[in-house]
Amino acid sequence: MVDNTDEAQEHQHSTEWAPIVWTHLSTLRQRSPLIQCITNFVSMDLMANTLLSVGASPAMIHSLQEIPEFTPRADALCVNVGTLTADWVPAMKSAAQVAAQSGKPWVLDPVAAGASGFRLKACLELVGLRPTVIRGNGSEIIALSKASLGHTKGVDSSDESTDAVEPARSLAQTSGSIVAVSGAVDFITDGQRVVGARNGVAMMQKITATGCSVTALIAAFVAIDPLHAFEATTSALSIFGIAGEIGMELAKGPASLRMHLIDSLHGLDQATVIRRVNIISMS
Ligand SMILES: Nc1ncnc2c1ncn2[C@@H]1O[C@H](COP(=O)(O)OP(=O)(O)O)[C@@H](O)[C@H]1O
Ligand SMILES: Cc1ncsc1CCOP(=O)(O)O
Ligand SMILES: [Mg+2]
Repeated sequence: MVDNTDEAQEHQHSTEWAPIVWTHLSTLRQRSPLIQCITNFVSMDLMANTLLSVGASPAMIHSLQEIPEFTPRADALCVNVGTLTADWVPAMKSAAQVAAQSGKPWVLDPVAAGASGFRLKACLELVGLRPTVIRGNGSEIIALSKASLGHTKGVDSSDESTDAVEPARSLAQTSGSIVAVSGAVDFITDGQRVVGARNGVAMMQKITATGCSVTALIAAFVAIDPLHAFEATTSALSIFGIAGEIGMELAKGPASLRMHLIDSLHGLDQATVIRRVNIISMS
């Protein structure tokens, strides 16, 4: 007899996704892609360590003068506007253009997109340069999708990720990018399909730059499978969430979770990944 309960269907989705997620992680470890990160001052350390622990090679290189030589050598680019000033915007745009011309994927993190007109305008201009993936929290994706300044708590979200699913789908359709919304459930959409990655723990929000770091992780996953950016993005979010779950089993609070999260990312094995992947199809 066929079991058509919601639970059985969810189990089936996760069973289908688990080998995809593991293949992405193991390929990344083999290839060790070079990821150029133009990112905010708060996130540089955790982002670089996240990339190293998963097997990628980070380079926080952001000067306009180096982009023509360096960006074509990177396997992917991560652009994050967290501590934006006007003098950083030309380097971000130039790197995005050079990456695209070199056939390399690039990923945008629109930190606090709705916090000011200056920031929103810069983010919308970057969206116009066709990122491969945009990853933000609920409030950031809603601000970008509606191109409007909203109620804001700065870099933290005041919206649930579930409230940003339709704005994410709409943003994916207008931008041509894969859009990912992080939160209690991470949603990933290409404008048609929507999946929910349900790994992770709430304490991850209490460590600054976990959002920035998972965006860089997405860049690393997309670097090794640029033709399947939807699957690569979903895999990255699931892996980061699984590392958070395992880290939380050992942590006493945010500071020790930060350490155990990185250790867990480094130590993830196939059996653990296959057992823990929790991804459902929403569309
Ligand atoms: N309530 C939650 N439960 C589980 N995981 C969460 C929760 N909130 C955030 N996360 C995870 O924390 C990481 C950072 O997400 P988030 O806090 O939304 O980003 P940002 O720092 O950009 O606001 C993501 O991997 C996300 O899945
Ligand atoms: C606190 C802060 N302020 C400007 S950027 C930044 C880091 C935000 O990191 P995340 O969005 O990953 O929590
Ligand atoms: Mg955060």
